[in-house]
Amino acid sequence: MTSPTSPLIDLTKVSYTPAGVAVLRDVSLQSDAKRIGIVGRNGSGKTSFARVLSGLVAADDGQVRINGIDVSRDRRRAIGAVGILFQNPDHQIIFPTVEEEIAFGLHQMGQSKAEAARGVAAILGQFDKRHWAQASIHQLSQGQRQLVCLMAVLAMQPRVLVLDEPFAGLDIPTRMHLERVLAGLELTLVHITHDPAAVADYDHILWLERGEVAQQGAARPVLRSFEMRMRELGASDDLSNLAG
Ligand SMILES: Nc1ncnc2c1ncn2[C@@H]1O[C@H](COP(=O)(O)OP(=O)(O)OP(=O)(O)O)[C@@H](O)[C@H]1O
Repeated sequence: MTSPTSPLIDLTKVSYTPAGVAVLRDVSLQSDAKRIGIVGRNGSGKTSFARVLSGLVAADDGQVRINGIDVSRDRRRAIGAVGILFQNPDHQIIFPTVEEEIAFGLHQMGQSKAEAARGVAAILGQFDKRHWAQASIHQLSQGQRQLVCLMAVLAMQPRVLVLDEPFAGLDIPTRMHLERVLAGLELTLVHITHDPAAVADYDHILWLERGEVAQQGAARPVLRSFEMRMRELGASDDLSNLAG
């Protein structure tokens, strides 16, 4: 649990340096906001930030706690604290059928077979998809597979859901459907995107630039600065400005 003084999301001076490459440097985010947007251009470190925040990889320096849990060290409790939805559902899906895929995370949390089966039935029912239980995942469309991933994550009832550009590659109606589902959720969303419009009405924005925090705070000023900078870079012909 969080102490009265520590926020739900508590990242302090995080650095991530895989193979000696400084991908994230001194990044901090302490927040109880319900809707957090992470913006940055290609190669600025957004996906790495998502992976560190979810505990999928460990920071080399600093601390990452969600709801008081050290998410890279305490994996069993971490998967109940934070879930992640990737851009490509095929990077997430392991099992051939929908019910096996959803049950997997619940087993990882230590649930018995019967408990996990109840959890699978509950989440399928919530999304009116009971008839998908035995469906073969590879026969579903990309949007449907993304919905399976979302159900699998939500079945674990995390406090925080990290979205790493989950709408890229989806058509407009499918994206709007998933956006409506996400908008109705009680949990905290951390939405990673390079599209400022997607997070314009969010409570807190963190702008990453070359692995560092360029600016963070209320949406309007941060997104205004971000868009101005992106336009400046877009108007320049200097390819040395390209990230990476
Ligand atoms: N394991 C790794 N080893 C070495 N370099 C890495 C590693 N992971 C990420 N990087 C580098 O860190 C930088 C940031 O990558 P990351 O995927 O986090 O950026 P991003 O903002 O999500 O980019 P995009 O918007 O293009 O998906 C890139 O230059 C990438 O090559």
